[in-house]
Amino acid sequence: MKNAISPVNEPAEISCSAANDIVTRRIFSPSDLKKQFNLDSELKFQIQTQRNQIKNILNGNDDRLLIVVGPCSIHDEKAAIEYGTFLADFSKTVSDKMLLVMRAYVEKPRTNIGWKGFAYDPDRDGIGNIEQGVLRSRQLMIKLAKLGLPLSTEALNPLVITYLDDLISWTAIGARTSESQIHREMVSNLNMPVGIKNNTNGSIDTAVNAMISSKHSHHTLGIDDDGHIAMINTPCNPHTHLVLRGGKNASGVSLTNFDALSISESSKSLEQSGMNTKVMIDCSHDNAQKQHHRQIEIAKNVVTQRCNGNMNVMGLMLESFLKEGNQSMNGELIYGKSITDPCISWNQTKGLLAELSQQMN
Ligand SMILES: O=C[C@H](O)[C@H](O)COP(=O)(O)O
Ligand SMILES: C=C(OP(=O)(O)O)C(=O)O
Repeated sequence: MKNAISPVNEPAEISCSAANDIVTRRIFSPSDLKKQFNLDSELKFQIQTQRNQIKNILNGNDDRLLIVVGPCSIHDEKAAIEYGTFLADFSKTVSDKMLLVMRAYVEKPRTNIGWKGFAYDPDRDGIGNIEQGVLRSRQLMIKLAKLGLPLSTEALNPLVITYLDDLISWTAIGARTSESQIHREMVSNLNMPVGIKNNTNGSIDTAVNAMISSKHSHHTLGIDDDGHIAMINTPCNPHTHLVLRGGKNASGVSLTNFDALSISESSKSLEQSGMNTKVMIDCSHDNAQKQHHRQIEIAKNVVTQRCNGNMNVMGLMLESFLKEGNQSMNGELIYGKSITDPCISWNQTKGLLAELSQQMN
């Protein structure tokens, strides 16, 4: 029997024999790519400043709301730049109340199989040209960062992030990888704030354990900037926080965790573990049960909780693109529409953020 795969993400069939034909091919090292597409001192300063602003939100020295907003996945550079231009302009109008960080996600973790993102398959032709994928991801992220935007991504493959880390202000560890020791070691080595999601079953334990682990130094094996396998002593990362994204129970039913009780129980559990009690609410994923418009009511609900005094709510995540909804990646694509999870439109996003900012007055 065939596995049930979402029609939106139906991948091109790859037979095992075709996969076996794939050969190993060396590509450029992180330092080669970083030298070719380097950051000037102004951009480096901007990104350092943005990381510090997020750290200040996490430690309570900045009471703005951190909002990670943007497409579920990047698939089209032009649309990503158009979205980023709108977001960068709009962000100035709400900057006293919120810090907007653009989702520039080039890696997608899949439930079983599907398109794994721009870094893996930039032309969506199934060839898997990761060399072009990381190169074009870096070029795109430089353009987006030059708009003045802080950027975020999900760090999935520990090697991919080594080509992009200097461009990112906030990283996510997703629901499917928060239990992985390799990802915890990677977070311990990242010099930026990291949000760690509760797992797909809705439990926060794996994420809290990931925060504890990442706050420690680790000995691990990785690559150095020149791409050589190296022993690494990670410095430790104290700038992590929990992201509540809902989950599914044993029967596959979505459970939400953006309500006041779930948030206060999560903060209590974080406090008992000696971790930061501030949490971000992911208004999408299982909290929205794949109904993108639900993100709007969830965001309003969560900001109301914060306005009523719950300062443990420190941020929101929204999946948003130029156009509402999502589409199958097979066939001719509608410009500006997600090919992974459904998103709210830019107009809906702009309206929502303006309303939330008013609400926070
Ligand atoms: O954020 C995106 C998706 O929820 C995640 O990549 C899993 O997608 P899938 O269940 O369609 O594979
Ligand atoms: C894959 C994502 O989320 P999650 O890990 O919560 O499924 C995402 O935010 O793109």
